[in-house]
Amino acid sequence: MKIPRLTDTTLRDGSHAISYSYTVEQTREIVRGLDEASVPVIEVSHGAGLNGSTIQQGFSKTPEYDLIKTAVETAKQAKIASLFVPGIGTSEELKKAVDIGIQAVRVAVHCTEADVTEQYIRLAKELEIEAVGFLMMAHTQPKEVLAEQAKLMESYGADCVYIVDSAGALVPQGVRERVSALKDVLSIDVGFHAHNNLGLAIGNTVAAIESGADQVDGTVRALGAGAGNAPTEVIVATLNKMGINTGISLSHLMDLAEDVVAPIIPSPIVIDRDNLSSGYAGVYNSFLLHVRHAAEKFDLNPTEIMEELGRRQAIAGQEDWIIDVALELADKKKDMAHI
Ligand SMILES: CC[C@H](O)CC(=O)C(=O)O
Ligand SMILES: [Mn+2]
Repeated sequence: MKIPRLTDTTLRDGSHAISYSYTVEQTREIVRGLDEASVPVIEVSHGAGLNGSTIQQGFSKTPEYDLIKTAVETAKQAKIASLFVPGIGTSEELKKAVDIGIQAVRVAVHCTEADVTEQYIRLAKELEIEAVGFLMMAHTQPKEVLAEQAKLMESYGADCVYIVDSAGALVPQGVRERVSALKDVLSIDVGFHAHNNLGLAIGNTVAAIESGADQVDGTVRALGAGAGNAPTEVIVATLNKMGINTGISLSHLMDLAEDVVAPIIPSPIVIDRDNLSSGYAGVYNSFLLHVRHAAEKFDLNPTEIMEELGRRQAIAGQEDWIIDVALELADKKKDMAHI
């Protein structure tokens, strides 16, 4: 089996789980640990991508360019990548991150919106960095649609297209179908990004690799949005057991997880009721913190909000709907109380 390339996104997806509070010192220590373990790609930016530090997405404690600069200066062998969501970031932010030294950008859009990535994928290639297309909420579309969208990204010059299980809603069969469909039509790399809402992040990552995925994502200690991602150290341990030698040091990763990342996490990443209901309803994981706040404010159960967002098929960028839904549910409750 092909050896997949591992991208660690603790310093990007992981920031969702700690309210974007990374410091320069934490970033330095995490990059040093990943780099010494020989992880080939490390993603650093706000959880919502470059320029994500806003009132809507949540403010970063430290400006992300300071964190990216630290990562670039610390890494000796790893490539530093950033996430970019068109509309949240603009070309200016992408150029600035390239000036600081990122060598790859992952351009993320809802999985039916590949056309929106064209100018950014083309810009990345003009700037001579690697360009990856990120098809988010991939559980919402059948494999044929995803394959079409991935072909568009390939035609713009992408070096890889990812199936992104943003809600942690896919089961292994769905991962196999989607990864294989992309492998069938693309001549570039295919990647897979898991979330653990159904407890399947590692299983799905293995299913993706068995279906030919060339690149997969992980986060140390599973630190990521919602129920977290596939833990990087567990991916490496599992691949070792499968006889796939990534060249990444498991012992370095285990030390990093235990000594550096675990102390940063306010509470362990678990599959609690909110995360499970979010994955089960197919709701975007990055909504979790906002849903919890809204539930508290309007005295609702987060599961009710998740279920309604799932029914409405909310996608990334529709964070405003969380408040709309919470208000409607709270009003309904008031009406019922008056009957
Ligand atoms: C806002 C980007 C998003 O968090 C990307 C991602 O990791 C996902 O969709 O899972
Ligand atoms: Mn994610």
